[in-house]
Amino acid sequence: MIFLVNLFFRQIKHLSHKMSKPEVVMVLGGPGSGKGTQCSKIVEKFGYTHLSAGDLLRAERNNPESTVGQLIANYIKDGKIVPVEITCGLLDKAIFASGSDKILVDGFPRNQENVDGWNKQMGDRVSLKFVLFFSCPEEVCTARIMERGKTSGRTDDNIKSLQKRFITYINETMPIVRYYEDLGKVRKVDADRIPEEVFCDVEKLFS
Ligand SMILES: Nc1ncnc2c1ncn2[C@@H]1O[C@H](COP(=O)(O)OP(=O)(O)OP(=O)(O)O)[C@@H](O)[C@H]1O
Ligand SMILES: Nc1ccn([C@@H]2O[C@H](COP(=O)(O)O)[C@@H](O)[C@H]2O)c(=O)n1
Ligand SMILES: [Mg+2]
Repeated sequence: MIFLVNLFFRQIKHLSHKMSKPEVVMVLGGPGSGKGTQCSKIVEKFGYTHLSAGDLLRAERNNPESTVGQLIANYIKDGKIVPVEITCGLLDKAIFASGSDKILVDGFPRNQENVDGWNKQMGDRVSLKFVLFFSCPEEVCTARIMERGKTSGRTDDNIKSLQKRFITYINETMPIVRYYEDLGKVRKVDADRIPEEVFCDVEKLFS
């Protein structure tokens, strides 16, 4: 009898674990603030799955079968925010294909349309843990991106696209950071330090 009761509760625990929503940490910050770099460290230390909206868009752009490849290419080069149906669709697919219950969503949401689209499509299906925000001066970010541009091959790692990306960041993304701040969801980290020092603060938020 005791064995059966134990088995019953173990099955319930197993099922509720399977049915629980993936926990999402959104990662925001200016171009070159170190989102990708810190996400890799979080993956290594805390076993999260890292999904970068920019990476997913670049992969879709590079897919010759894609019907939105050219549109994405134009938006990226101009530092503009791709329509949310595309980005949220890619994230939705990647989150649930990963089978992971701990997800880093890097570089999303970047504007109000992203927030609205996400809340509509994903709001009930994932749980938002917090928004990790990397604060870094524009001059520092610019120097990092110009250095990365020597080898990255990214079509937007050049001074012309970068200036446009910063305008988008200030005008469209910063209001989103403030929106999550008002909800008490933002965890701000000073990213103008060497990566190891930045991670010292980051890991405290996950421990
Ligand atoms: N704390 C740091 N100090 C110095 N260089 C850094 C630091 N963090 C990252 N970098 C370097 O700066 C560049 C940009 O970093 P990373 O790709 O992580 O930024 P990002 O925020 O993801 O940028 P983007 O928004 O363009 O994708 C990389 O070349 C990376 O090696
Ligand atoms: N939510 C998003 C995220 C990114 N983009 C586009 O991709 C570019 C590169 O993003 P990174 O995070 O890799 O720097 C970005 O400048 C946008 O053009 C987007 O549209 N929506
Ligand atoms: Mg990145």
